[in-house]
Amino acid sequence: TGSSRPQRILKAVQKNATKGDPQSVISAIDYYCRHKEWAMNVGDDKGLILDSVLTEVNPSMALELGTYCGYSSVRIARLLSPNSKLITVEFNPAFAAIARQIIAYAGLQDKVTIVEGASGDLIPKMKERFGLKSFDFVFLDHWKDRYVPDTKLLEDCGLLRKGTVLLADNVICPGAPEYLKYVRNNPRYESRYYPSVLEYTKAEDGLEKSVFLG
Ligand SMILES: CNc1ncnc2c1ncn2[C@@H]1O[C@H](/C=C/CNC(=O)c2cc(-c3ccc(F)cc3)cc(O)c2O)[C@H](F)[C@H]1O
Ligand SMILES: [Mg+2]
Repeated sequence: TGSSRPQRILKAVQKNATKGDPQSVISAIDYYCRHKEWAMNVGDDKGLILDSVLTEVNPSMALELGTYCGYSSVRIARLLSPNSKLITVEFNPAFAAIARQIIAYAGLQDKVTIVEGASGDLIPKMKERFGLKSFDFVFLDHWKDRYVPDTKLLEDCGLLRKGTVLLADNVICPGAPEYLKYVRNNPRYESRYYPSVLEYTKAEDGLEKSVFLG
């Protein structure tokens, strides 16, 4: 049987990027997915917005829902301060295995913990498992119809604090209409839309940044 798309992305990283150089890993994936075969990474256009929001927040504890190949894990982890950590959740073991190798190739394995499993099962166990009080930053990029239930679960599990920043990918394409309704009509969130394009295309997409007000 042939290789999978994530396996081909890993091969492109090993061929074209420099070990221990996160930017070269990001550029290798962006080049491959723009010129060879499309993949659902947040990509370079929206990635610049992710970078700027992340730099502004400078989180000690970051959470990502939906690792896929680890592209946004590398984008996030490369900008974290020393001793800051990213926990990324992925329930497909094949994807998690590829992501682990891409994150290690970038030299970021000490800053990123990949947790295999479903967000709905793992979120309630985060406090006890990682001894953390709350997250400073959450990147939502998993199944779009799970953004609302998982945001409510993070609230209910006391994993959000006054000022926690949620950043959601794909709020236009494929779209997360229920999520936009939830955060935009909710007095507990201050939301702002960042217009951009769907990764590696000219189609409209964007990121929604929502600050939890406590
Ligand atoms: C539900 N709980 C989960 N827990 C742990 N891992 C999970 C969970 N749910 C999914 N995963 C994991 O998170 C990933 C899922 C990402 C889904 N992303 C997309 O569908 C997505 C789609 C497009 C897209 C746009 C236009 C078009 F024509 C075709 C596609 C663009 C994007 O940027 C996306 O992010 C992974 F695959 C899955 O195992
Ligand atoms: Mg996405």
